[in-house]
Amino acid sequence: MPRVAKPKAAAPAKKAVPAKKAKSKLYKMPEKVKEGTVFTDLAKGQWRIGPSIGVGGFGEIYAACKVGEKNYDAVVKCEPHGNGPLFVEMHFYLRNAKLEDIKQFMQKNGLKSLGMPYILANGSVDVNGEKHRFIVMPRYGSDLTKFLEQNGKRLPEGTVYRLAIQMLDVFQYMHSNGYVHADLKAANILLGLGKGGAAQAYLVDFGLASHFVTGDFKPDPKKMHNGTIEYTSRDAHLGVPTRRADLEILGYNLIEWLGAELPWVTQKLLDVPLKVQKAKEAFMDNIGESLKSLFPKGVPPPIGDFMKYVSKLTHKQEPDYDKCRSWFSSALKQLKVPNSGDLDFKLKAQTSSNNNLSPPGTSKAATARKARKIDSPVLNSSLDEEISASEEDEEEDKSYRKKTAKKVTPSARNAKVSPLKRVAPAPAAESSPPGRKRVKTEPKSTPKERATPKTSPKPKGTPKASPKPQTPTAARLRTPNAKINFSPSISLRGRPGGKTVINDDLTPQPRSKKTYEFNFELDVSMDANVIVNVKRKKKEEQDKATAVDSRTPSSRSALASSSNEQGSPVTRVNLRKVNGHGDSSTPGRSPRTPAVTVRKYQG
Ligand SMILES: Nc1ncnc2c1ncn2[C@@H]1O[C@H](COP(=O)(O)OP(=O)(O)OP(=O)(O)O)[C@@H](O)[C@H]1O
Repeated sequence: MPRVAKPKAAAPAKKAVPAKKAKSKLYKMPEKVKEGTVFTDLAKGQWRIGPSIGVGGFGEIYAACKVGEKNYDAVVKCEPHGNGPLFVEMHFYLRNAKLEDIKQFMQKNGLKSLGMPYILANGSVDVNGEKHRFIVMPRYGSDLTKFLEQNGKRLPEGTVYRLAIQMLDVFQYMHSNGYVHADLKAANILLGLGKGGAAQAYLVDFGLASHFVTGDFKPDPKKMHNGTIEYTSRDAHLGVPTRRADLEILGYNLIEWLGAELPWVTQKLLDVPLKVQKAKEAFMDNIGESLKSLFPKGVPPPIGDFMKYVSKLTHKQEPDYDKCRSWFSSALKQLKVPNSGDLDFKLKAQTSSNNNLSPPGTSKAATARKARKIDSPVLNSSLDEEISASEEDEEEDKSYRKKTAKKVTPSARNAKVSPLKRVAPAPAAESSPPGRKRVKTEPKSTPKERATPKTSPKPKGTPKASPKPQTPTAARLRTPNAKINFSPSISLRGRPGGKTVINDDLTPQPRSKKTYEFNFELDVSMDANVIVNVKRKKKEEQDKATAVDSRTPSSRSALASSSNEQGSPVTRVNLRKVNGHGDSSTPGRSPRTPAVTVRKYQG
């Protein structure tokens, strides 16, 4: 499981330590529970706590056994009372995962098993004086990350298709109850235990489960980018829970399990959700070509069919689960892999045209090359190479990340990316939320179907190679002296419109005639006033830092005049509201996350 953000080790502690704030002011990690402790649930059932068997981004999971019984065949998931995810998860279970309902669904759909967990009990308990919430669930086996790690980040093709079918079953169940999962990934898929258990995979972690939308597609800044960044769907990037989003998330996972690397992983974009979002838009807009790039020896047919189908679904459309499953079961027949018996995680010789076994086209470099081809041009701004975070800003960033850092998948861990990964949900709207978490980016336009910011032009036809190194601006930015220090909590992206011109002619010292032009747009991923620090790195005594508070127009004019008075190079800062079309004139948008154009020019 992803545990980069966790402040405590997964191993069970011998002694209890006081609850620390997790990487968030809003979520705490739980107190350690001593082995042998007995929890009493709301129905007065008693559960003896065994060893810790897992730590997630929010809570800890212990093996548990019903008092009076011998087997630790249950687990207790425990989190401080104020934490949202377990609250959401518990309510999801209580409403939608009754054993009786699950059985009924299986019967109706002719299923022998279904990878849908259920809740055995729940309650509240004081641990070291801190009130905790706990749920009790059946205990399952290993999660898929173990097998991916063993197999060099891939799974046997037949197993991938079997898992796809099983996860589609679970989605169908959840969707039929009005909910989406929104966070499928290897770490949240556990094998069953016991005899025959390994034939079925279970989808766990309903901390992000929410009602899917049935009305208009309205981006919700409070939920934008929720999920695990590698797999977050385009809809989830916009904060809109949809059924097609679950399928898209599944698709990204299937691609990875088949041994290909997702372009936004290859390009190391994971720290900047907006870039990942754009990469996904570009990827899905031209899914045929995108997949060919990832699978140069031939796109596995069910993956091609499935992803194309997903790319065409509308946001309200109920997926045709049967159709999707049929693609995977046909492929299984072709591979002569029975869709029954234990799931097989041993890689064997290549059985179909996909790239499962170390194909040349999926080497890291090759994948990177291919990924660049399908990349949206705006993603490749060479600004990334020139920008660094100042120390003070890093401090700011740390506190921001404390609020946002949640889940990181193993691949993200390996890539040593920031813990800004899964973003937790605010608890379900219909229940009173114990600990809300808000993560914000600029509000997008309200799209009919799906919003794509104008700054990310959709590729038409075959995507072209990125213009990154070729643009004059980009080339100038490569000059080592050209550097902007800014808080990495604010993402920066190339944008054809707004630009910053730093005219070096203003410097009162002998200077070069170089001109640096920066094109960027600030994407502020938080609900806050924005301070833009424009710092010119020159000789020490001439260093000037200018702070601009974006709250009011008056502060903007104050800035311009104060800059002039001090005789420093004039810095003009234009703030404007952004809508999804990059049009500043449209009224009615929130002013909280403005795009900022900073222009330095000869006064
Ligand atoms: N029912 C279960 N049986 C056995 N192990 C489990 C069970 N549920 C969870 N685990 C283990 O605990 C780990 C964390 O679980 P889970 O994902 O539910 O916690 P979390 O706090 O929501 O984590 P995160 O949100 O960071 O993914 C899992 O990866 C798995 O190893």
